[in-house]
Amino acid sequence: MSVTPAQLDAFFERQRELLAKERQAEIDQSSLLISNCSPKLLERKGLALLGLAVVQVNIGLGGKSLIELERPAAHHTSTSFPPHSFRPGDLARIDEGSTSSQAPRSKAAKAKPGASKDKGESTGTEGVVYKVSSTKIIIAVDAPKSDSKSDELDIPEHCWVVKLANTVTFDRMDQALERMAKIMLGSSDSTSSVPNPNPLQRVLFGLAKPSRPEDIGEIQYFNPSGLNPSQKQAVKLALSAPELALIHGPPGTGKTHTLVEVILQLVSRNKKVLVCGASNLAVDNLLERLLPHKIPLIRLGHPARVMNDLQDATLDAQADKSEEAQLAKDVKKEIEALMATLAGGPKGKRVKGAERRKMYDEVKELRKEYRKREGVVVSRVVNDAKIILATCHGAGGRQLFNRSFDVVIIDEAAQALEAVCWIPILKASKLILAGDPLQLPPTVISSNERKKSSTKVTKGASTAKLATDKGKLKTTSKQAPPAKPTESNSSDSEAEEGDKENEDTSFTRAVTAKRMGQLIPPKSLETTLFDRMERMWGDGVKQMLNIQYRMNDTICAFPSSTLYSSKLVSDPSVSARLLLDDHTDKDAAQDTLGHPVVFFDTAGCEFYERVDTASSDSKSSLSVDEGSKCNANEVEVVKAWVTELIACGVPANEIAIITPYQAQLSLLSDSMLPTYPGLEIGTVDGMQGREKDAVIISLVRSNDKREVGFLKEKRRLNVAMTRARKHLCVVGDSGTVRHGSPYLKKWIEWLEGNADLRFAGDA
Ligand SMILES: Nc1ncnc2c1ncn2[C@@H]1O[C@H](COP(=O)(O)OP(=O)(O)OP(=O)(O)O)[C@@H](O)[C@H]1O
Repeated sequence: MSVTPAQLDAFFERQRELLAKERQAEIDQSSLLISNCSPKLLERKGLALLGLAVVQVNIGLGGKSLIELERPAAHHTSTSFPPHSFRPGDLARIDEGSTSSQAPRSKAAKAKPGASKDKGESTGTEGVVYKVSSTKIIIAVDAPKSDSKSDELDIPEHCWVVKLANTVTFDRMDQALERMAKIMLGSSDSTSSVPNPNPLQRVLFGLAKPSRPEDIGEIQYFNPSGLNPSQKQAVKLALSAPELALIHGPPGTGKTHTLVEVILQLVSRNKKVLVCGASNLAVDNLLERLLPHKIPLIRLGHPARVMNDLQDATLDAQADKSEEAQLAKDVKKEIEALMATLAGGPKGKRVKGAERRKMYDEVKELRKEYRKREGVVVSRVVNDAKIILATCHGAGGRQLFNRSFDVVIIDEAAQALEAVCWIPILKASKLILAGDPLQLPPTVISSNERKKSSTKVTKGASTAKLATDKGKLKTTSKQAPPAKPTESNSSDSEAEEGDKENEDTSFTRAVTAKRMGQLIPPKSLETTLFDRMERMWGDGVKQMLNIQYRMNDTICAFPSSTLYSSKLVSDPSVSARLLLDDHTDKDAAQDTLGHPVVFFDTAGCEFYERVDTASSDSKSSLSVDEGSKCNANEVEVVKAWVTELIACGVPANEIAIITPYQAQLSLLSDSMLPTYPGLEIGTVDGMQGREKDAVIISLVRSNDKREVGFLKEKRRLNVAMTRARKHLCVVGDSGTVRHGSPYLKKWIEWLEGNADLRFAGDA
């Protein structure tokens, strides 16, 4: 291969540079927000929770203190949290403060997050979000260091919590990068213990072509009738590829389903498998599907992220069951009893002076002992597992230190930064990536900033459609013609039956095409390893899943034809599904439930967007927000449609409302959640991987300048429009949106031709 050390060096240098920029952007954004915004505004942006009180303090894995916080009923009209972005694993700080109506004390607001620890300016207590529910947040806080001046946790009774920039992931990515660079470039130090690159690493960086598929004989599928030809082909590719396989799974095509078969096959071949996901959600999805197969497995990471019925798989739960765990538990009980006494005991009498000091020394010693005993338990449990599941970041934890695996699988790989994938990849000799590069890329703040500053403002006359559009509004929906079986369909089944010679020929052709094997430094961190491998090695290492099991065919038609070359086809079991199917009086409900796609066009209604003044000073962390926009009239249209759907019997918890703007999300939530608490209202980012019977998209943008902001991003739009099973409703201003990009124009034209068009005033 032609990749030179200079090219490798340039590649790693570029990654280094981009990661440093991103780390800084994240710290800056967080610091800027916290120093410039009032706590109330931070709460509105989903970055803080105010007016909390400590409910209890427990001891968790690693001897950490688990601080449980709630909104006291006495100080709030509702004990439920407002919409927020706290997730398990996030870094947060607990600061002193009173109720949400009073501004928390300024010492907290002054502290600089992200950099705070190093500069010693923080006055609160930092920790990691351990668990979040609608009314409770638990923060895991490290025990005070033995050399720390203050020997006790100083958690005020009334407090607030603010989200901090989490640089731990960057630290792990940097370490993985340096390790990978050393392996690939070799060490100048002859005594160094840096290994030579393994075949997988050579393929990843273009030093060698992927080897020919191995002969794996006939596969005895665990789920033979439940796999379609493209899924079987993907399993075959994943098992036979010596170093690398990519599984491209468009929405609802059974990517998780296929990965489960791949994992079962690998375990049956005695392979030790590390299963990672870009997010906790991706890992848990796989975990849920693997559990019924009763294979010894472990889920590393925050147990809080794991759904209740999956808790048994967590390291905590498994460690708890072992005999050695009882010894650790005894120590834990002692710590908890001492902590309770230190906190004042039932009568609220605080131990003081020398006695207090002595008790803290005792707690410190016990914590050390607890960690030691726990280490023994953890290592036993990890040894016994055949499958380890973790996020990519979590795979860099101490539990997997110096452990290696035959295969690492990364799900949602098209959403992960390349460097985070290197964390598990460094532990394996074979890699299977699954994902869809046509859905959301990883969130990258630094590149968004770059794009934002270079965005051209297109000025022009209003193109909003006039009210005369009313005349053509209530048309009958035209069903999109069902997508035809495609080339890829037939080639899938042919390949399934094809002989080895054919496979070899197509493989050779695929990996020797132009630009194959080139190592090109990425322009942005949005270029994922999945993208890069697809470009570097092409179809020879990839299999697309082409039958979707989620959407009515009309909902699927537009994304299929515009993004998946019409190769994405609907399984007959879902292609004609409608909300109407569940209704007994079909005639009465036809107009509301009988259309797979409805478009409420607000053009000409003068439903103009506005900038939300309360949150316009900076970006939200909930969505990639541009000084958040909202559109109150659209909220009314959405509300009227939701009310109609619910009146026709659609359960609220089968309806999701998606909007790209945080300010609109707040408006929608305030307007509808009190009446319909079961509704799911979220940003596009929060909906990837989810599905609902009915999905309503509120596009928000309506202005004379024809500005559409990040609606332009195809992949974002693709996620939004592919969440619905039976009914997709779009609310937006065709006059503004159609001018946003050629893709948006195509979509609006498609909606006009295929959706049940309605005038917004009809809702
Ligand atoms: N071959 C199949 N036959 C019947 N149903 C299938 C098949 N493959 C997948 N499904 C069903 O399709 C649905 C989607 O599958 P799955 O959740 O695995 O998809 P996914 O690609 O991981 O979804 P996402 O778009 O959320 O990433 C599931 O209900 C699954 O049972």
